[in-house]
Amino acid sequence: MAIVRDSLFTCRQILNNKASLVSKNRFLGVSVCVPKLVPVSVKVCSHVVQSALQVGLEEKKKVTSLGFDVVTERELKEKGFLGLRKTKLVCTIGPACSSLEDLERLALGGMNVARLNMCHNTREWHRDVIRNIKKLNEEKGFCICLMIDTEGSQMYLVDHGTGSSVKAEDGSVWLFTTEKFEGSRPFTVQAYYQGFSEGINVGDELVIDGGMASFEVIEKVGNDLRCKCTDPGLLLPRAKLSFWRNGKLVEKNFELPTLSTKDWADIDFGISEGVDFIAVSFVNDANDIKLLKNYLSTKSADYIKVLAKVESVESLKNLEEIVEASDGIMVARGDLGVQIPLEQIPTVQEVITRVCRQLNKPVIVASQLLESMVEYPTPTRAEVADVSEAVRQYADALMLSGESAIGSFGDKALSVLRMVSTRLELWSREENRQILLSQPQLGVSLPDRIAEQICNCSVEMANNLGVDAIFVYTRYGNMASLLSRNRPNPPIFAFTDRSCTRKTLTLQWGVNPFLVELSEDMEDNILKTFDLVKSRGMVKEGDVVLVVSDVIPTTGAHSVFQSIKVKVIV
Ligand SMILES: Nc1ncnc2c1ncn2[C@@H]1O[C@H](COP(=O)(O)OP(=O)(O)OP(=O)(O)O)[C@@H](O)[C@H]1O
Ligand SMILES: CC(=O)C(=O)O
Ligand SMILES: [K+]
Ligand SMILES: [Mg+2]
Repeated sequence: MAIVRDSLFTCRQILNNKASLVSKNRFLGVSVCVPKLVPVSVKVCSHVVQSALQVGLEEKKKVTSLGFDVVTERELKEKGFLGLRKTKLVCTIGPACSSLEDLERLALGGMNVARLNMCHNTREWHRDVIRNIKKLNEEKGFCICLMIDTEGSQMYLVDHGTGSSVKAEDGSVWLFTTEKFEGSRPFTVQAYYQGFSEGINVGDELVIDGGMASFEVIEKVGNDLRCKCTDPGLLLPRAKLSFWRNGKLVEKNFELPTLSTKDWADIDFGISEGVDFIAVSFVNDANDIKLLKNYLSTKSADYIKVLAKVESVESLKNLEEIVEASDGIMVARGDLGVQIPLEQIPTVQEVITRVCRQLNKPVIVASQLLESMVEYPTPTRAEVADVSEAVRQYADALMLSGESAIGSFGDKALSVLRMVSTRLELWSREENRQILLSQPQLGVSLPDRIAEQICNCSVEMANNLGVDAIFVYTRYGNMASLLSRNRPNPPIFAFTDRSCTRKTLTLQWGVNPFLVELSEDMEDNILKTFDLVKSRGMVKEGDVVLVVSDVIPTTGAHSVFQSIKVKVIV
C-alpha cells in the first residue's frame, strides 16, 4: 500500500496545477500485480473529458432512463456537491401520511425509506401504501425503499382499552389481567401475552414505558397481577411494560421464537410485494437473522436485506454477532428504553453505531427523535440536540415513528431532520472531523483487504484533495459501502447495474445510487456516465471527481480490477 500512498502525493501535485491538466491530458499510473490472483492496478490519472453536451442530447432516451432520485438531483443542482445531505431519512407510514399526496410530500421532503410497522393495520392497508410508493418511484422518479418491520411476540404490551391516555394516581390499585374484553374497565389493564406474569413475585416493580408510571406487585391472582401505583403517571394505549427486582430488570425467557407465525406470513407478504428491507423486532441472537436470511434464499428473495432491531438486553449481549449476521441495524430506542435504564441509552447508541461502522453495516437511530412534534409544530431544543448527536455519531439514517405515522406535522418533522442533519454535516466538514476516523481492518482475504485499502485511501485522498465527489462503479455495492464507512467529505455517487444494489445503497450514509448499464470496459463506463450526469447539469466545468471501480470483468484477465482515478470536468 506504500505505492498507493506514493501516488496520493503525486495526485496532490497534479491537482495543485489543475490548469495544466486541461491542456495536457496527463496520465500517471502504477500497477500492482499479485501472482496467481486477480491483477490489481492502482492508478492515479487525469483525463480531459470531452464535451458531453452533444452526446447527452443524442442519448436523450437513455438519459431519462438513468435511475437517479429526483430529490437528490434537485438538491445537487440547488446546493452543489457539498450541500448534499449524507444522513438518510426513514419515515414510518401510518394513517396520517398514507395517501398518495401525503407520500409524495414526504418523498419531496427527502424520505429515503418508508417503514411499515406490521404491528398496526391490515395487510391490505400496507399493500396500498407499498403500491402507492412504487407508483411514485416509477412515475415521478423517486427512489424510496420499502421496509417492513415485524410485530414479534408482544410479551411486554399492555392496553387499558380507552384509545387515549389514562392517569394512574399515587396509591391507586390496578389489575393487570390477561382476560380479553371489549372497551375499558376502571383500574384494569389488559396484557397482550398470557404468560406476561410468569416468574414475577409480589414486591417486584412494574414499570410502564420506561418510567411513565410505576407500580408495586401486591398480589398474584392466577396469571393476573394486582398492583399499587408507586409513581403516578400516564398509561398510553399499547404501553410497554417491564419488571424490576432490586433495581435490576427481571429478564425472562419466554422461549417464544423471535418470528411468530404472523411474522412469517408478513414476511411472505413482504416478499410477494417486493419490499427492500425486513426489520426484525426483538432479535435475540445471530441465529434469528440467519434463519430469515436462509428462508429468503430458498424463496430466491435474498436481494431483500435483513435489519436487526436492537431493542432488548439479550440483543445487547450478542451485539457483535448480530451485527455481523445482519445487513444493518436499527437502534430501536423505544423498547430499548423499557429494558435498560434511560440514562444508558445515549452510550448504548454510541456503542452500537460505532460497532456498525467498524463492521461496515448501516445503522438507523430510531424512536422519539422528535416526539413532541407528534403534537406540536416545532421540536424542543433537546430533541434537536438528540438528532444532532445521532448525526455526529455518523448514524447512516434517522427514523420518524409517530411523528410521521400519526402526527399532524410529519412533513415539518421530516424537514427538521433534514435541516438539522445537513447543518451538522456541514459543520463537521468545516471542522474536518472526518479525518479522525480510523477503521479496523475488516477483510481477511487479500482481494477484500485490497478493496478495503483502496477505499480507505480513496477517502483520505478525496478529503485531502478537496474533490467535489467520489464516483464508484459497483455491482454489489461493496466498494460503495466501504467508501461510505470512511464517512468522506464529498458525496459518493454509486453507479450500479443492479436495481437491488441501488436500493440497498439508499440506506447508506453519503451514498447517492444511480442505476445505469455497465459494461466491462471501465473507461467506457466512466465516459458514458460522465456524459449522462453532465447532460443533466449535475456536474459542471472544473468539478474534480475521484473515480473508484470494482466492476470485475469476466473476460480479459489482464484488465483493471480495482482502481482510483481523479478526473477534472472540462
Ligand atoms: N400502519 C399504522 N396504522 C395505524 N397506526 C400506526 C401505523 N403505524 C404506526 N402507527 C402509530 O404510530 C405510532 C408510532 O409508530 P411505531 O410503529 O414507530 O410504534 P413503535 O411502538 O415505536 O414500534 P414497535 O412496535 O416496532 O416498537 C404507533 O403507536 C401507532 O399508534
Ligand atoms: C422502533 C422500535 O421498534 C422501537 O423503538 O422500539
Ligand atoms: K414492530
Ligand atoms: Mg420496538
